[in-house]
Amino acid sequence: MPNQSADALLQSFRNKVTRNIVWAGAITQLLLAGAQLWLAHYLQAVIMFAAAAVLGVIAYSYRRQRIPDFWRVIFMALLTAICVVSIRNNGTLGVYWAYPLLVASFFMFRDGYAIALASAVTIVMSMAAVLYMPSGDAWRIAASLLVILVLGGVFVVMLGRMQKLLHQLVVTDTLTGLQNRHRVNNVLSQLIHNFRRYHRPASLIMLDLDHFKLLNDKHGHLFGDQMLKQLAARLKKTLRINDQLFRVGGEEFLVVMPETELEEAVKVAEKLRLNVANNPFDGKDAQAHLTVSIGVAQLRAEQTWAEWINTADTALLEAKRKGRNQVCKAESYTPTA
Ligand SMILES: Nc1nc2c(ncn2[C@@H]2O[C@H](COP(=O)(O)OP(=O)(O)OP(=O)(O)O)[C@@H](O)[C@H]2O)c(=O)[nH]1
Repeated sequence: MPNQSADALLQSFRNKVTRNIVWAGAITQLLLAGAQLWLAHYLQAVIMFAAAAVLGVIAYSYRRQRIPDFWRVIFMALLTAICVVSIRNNGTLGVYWAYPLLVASFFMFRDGYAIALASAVTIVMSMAAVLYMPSGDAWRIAASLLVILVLGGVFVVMLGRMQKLLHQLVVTDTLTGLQNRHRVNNVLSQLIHNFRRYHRPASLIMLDLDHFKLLNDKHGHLFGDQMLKQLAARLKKTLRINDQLFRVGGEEFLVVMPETELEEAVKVAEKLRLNVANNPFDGKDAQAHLTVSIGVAQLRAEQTWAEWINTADTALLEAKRKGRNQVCKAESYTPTA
């Protein structure tokens, strides 16, 4: 199983991009403060050094974490204020900073929040242009900022949709349409949290088709695929709505059962086993009689999600070892949460 889920990887990528933008903001302010010092604009130099220091502290304090919303808003507000002062003092030269600032706002937040923040930046900058610049320049600047806002907004919406689609592809098994192993650790970690905090039990069923290689060899890989699809549909139909079904390997499936004690999970496992063994599967040119071996394990207090899965896996191996087409439960369960 992968150590980090798709969700966690995506979130950590986003956090990294945001932190790097804050670092970039701090370095830019530092360079500009140096330039103001060179030009003997001492007040502006001091303000910019202070801004660089604040941004540097934010980026450094959260170097391995997500920068909280509050500090991200402060970051944008600080740079917007500096930009307005720059437009007031330098006119057109100050406007150049409005454009990267507008683009940065699309990276600092997600979806609707990013568009709202970028709209606020556009309005403030346009107002500064109207107040401090000749009207011929002001409306051109406001219009060009608006164009960037619209393009950026379209980009953010498209990116959001693509991310959702990609995420869906990453966590879905294309053959059966079930969730694949990428979301398993998230789901199990949540159940472990519920168990430790609220003493809510949970169990796992690990299920593996018996002698599937022989079936593939006899009828071909496509026939095997058909069997896997039918098995997935059948398992799904038999389970409760709260149970989650994953395809975690070639012919291996995992059922996650919240609010379920070991004995109850064993009964469900037995029901699944009988359903498979007693009802032949219809392939394109032939019927197949399949069986499954199953391991069942209830979550124990001290276990991590990987250890919990290993316990179910060990019970499954026991079922295989004892001759297949049977359910084995992980023994020595002691509810000590
Ligand atoms: N058709 C098909 N076969 C697959 C897929 N993924 C894995 N397999 C096959 O599943 C078979 C698994 O073989 P083994 O691990 O030896 O297991 P088995 O034959 O079921 O034997 P036991 O598990 O010991 O009962 C291999 O032949 C794989 O090629 C798939 O997506 N489609």
